[in-house]
Amino acid sequence: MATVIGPRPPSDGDAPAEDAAAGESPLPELADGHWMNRATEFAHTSFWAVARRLPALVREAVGLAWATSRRDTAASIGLNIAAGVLTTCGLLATTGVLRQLFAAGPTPDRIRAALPALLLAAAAVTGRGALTVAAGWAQARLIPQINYQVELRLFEATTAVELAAFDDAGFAEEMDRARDRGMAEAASIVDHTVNLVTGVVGVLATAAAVTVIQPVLLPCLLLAAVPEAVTAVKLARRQYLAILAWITRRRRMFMLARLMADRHTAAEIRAYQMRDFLLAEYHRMMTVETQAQLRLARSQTVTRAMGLSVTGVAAFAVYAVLGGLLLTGVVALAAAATALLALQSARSSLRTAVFATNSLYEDALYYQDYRDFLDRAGRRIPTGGQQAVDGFERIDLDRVSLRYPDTDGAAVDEVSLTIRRGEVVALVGENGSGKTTLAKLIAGLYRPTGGAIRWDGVDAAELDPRQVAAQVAVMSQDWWKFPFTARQNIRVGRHDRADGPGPSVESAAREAAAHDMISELPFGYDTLLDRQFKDGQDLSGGQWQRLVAARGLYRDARLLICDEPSAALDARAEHALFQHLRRRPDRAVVLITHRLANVRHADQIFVLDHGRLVQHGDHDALMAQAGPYRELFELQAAGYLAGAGEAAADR
Ligand SMILES: Nc1ncnc2c1ncn2[C@@H]1O[C@H](COP(=O)(O)OP(=O)(O)OP(=O)(O)O)[C@@H](O)[C@H]1O
Repeated sequence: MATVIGPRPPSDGDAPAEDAAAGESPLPELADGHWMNRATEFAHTSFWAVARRLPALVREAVGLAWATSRRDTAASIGLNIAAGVLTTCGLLATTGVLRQLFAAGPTPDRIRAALPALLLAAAAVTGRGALTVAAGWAQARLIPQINYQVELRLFEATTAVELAAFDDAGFAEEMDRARDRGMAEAASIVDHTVNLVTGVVGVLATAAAVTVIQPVLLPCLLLAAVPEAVTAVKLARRQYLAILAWITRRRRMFMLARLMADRHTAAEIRAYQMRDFLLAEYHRMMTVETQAQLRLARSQTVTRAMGLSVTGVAAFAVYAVLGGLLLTGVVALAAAATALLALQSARSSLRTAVFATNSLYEDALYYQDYRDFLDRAGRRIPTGGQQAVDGFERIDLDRVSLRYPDTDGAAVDEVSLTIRRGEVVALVGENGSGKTTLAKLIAGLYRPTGGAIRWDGVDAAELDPRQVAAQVAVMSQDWWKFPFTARQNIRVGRHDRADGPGPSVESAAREAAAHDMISELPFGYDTLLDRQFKDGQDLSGGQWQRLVAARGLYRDARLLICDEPSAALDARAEHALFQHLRRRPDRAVVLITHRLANVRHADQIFVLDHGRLVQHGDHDALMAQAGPYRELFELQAAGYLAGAGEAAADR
């Protein structure tokens, strides 16, 4: 018997399955995500509403394709239309062939008489095939070009918007929607539009041929087409709903899979023995989703069966009408036979057109998300001033405040201070007191919601934001492990610097005590720091922090902001780093740290509490007065002294 590893899954009678049977998802995590809004909207839109919007959608898609490649757009549409013309010619030639074959007389004579039309039909079919292949090629060429343009526009926008935009929940949500689906649908709407054109041209081509052969047959074509179209719409909806359910399940599955099969979570899951919990979560979710899938499969089958019956009845009616027309002599045998061929062709073209219409409408909704996001992002690209800036003598903060969106209080509340060139300035305070926020304001990453920041008397809002950014280096508290080589990780600090003034990669690494550690990596500075790639390596937290410090020093900026630059460093590395964060006449350093021993020598220390500046002075001045600084300093010092005392006692 196979061994069952792991916990017993909850029995089928457990709550989730019962709730699932009730038809409502009992699991909040399976509720539709924000990005499903469009999908739900589509599911409840009538086909006629979709058809009404079709011209605008086609215009949009053709405009997008045209802007990307005129040649390929013209080719995909033009060649399809030409193929349609050949379809008509082919059908007409086929009637000619059949007419000759069904005529009276000896068989060799009939075949000889049918030969010209036969050659014409063969040429039409061959030509049509060639045109369709060429149109497909042009269509396939359009897709990657559109994807590239659309992705480029998105990433140009996401990297240009102001940092504050990312704190805005609405913005982040729109960005996710635009990136997750909207972006991908741009190429789809062009694809579906070309398919729609192909389908419509096919239907029109057969309708034209039937009209020429015998106009009476046209209503027959319609009779066969309508039920086919209605069924195709219904089936497309069912298929769409099935995909919706699948997406929901995959979304949650993806999250769980990330937890259960990822190297970053593996240690924590084992340490907390979370395995049983996670597997039970998986079971709970899958029970609900499987029930939903089964319900959908049933309704899909019912729709398909009903659709096939209606289509069968319609086909039977068409054959009956055709038979009647033949018997009464209204339609010749050759025309009736061609009409049957035309019906087959019209059906498949119609199916293509209906499916393309459905898909085009749905995808256009998502594409609209992408367009909306680009508009929104465009409004959040910092305009800033034009004034040039190259270094500073002093930076003044005048009653500067910042309130994050959707929060009650100000994170920084009317702070006034001055930073002078050549100084080392420290920001001190308890967790959440506003130090990082204030540092980001000084760095120009956020614009104050109140007060003003002046560089040598000029309001920062009037300065060219790119030039301001070029003066600043930020060693951030929450740095990212960039998946580049060690060298690139340092060089991105100022990637566009030629071999001009400023430290080399290696000297920056030495200053940050990172050189030896990098040299010991398998490929030294050229070691890729991402384990997900071949020969990639990972570093310890402290080693990464040394690299981050090297990047900041490599940037060689006039204003260096260090937010907890040594939190993960060992004592030796910390000591080495602070040797290089000392006073230098050509720059100012803003230092944030909870290790107050490191701020003792700062020229100015600013103490924050709940976003407000509560104390200001140098170490000696602040130690001379009762207040949070002395309190925090003495707390830390007491810890060290107690340790030293105990150690002495032990000796
Ligand atoms: N992006 C954000 N959106 C909303 N609120 C934020 C955001 N970032 C910080 N806050 C809030 O602003 C306040 C100040 O946070 P900040 O990170 O500036 O504090 P800090 O003094 O640097 O804290 P720590 O010592 O823990 O690093 C906190 O209440 C925090 O919750």
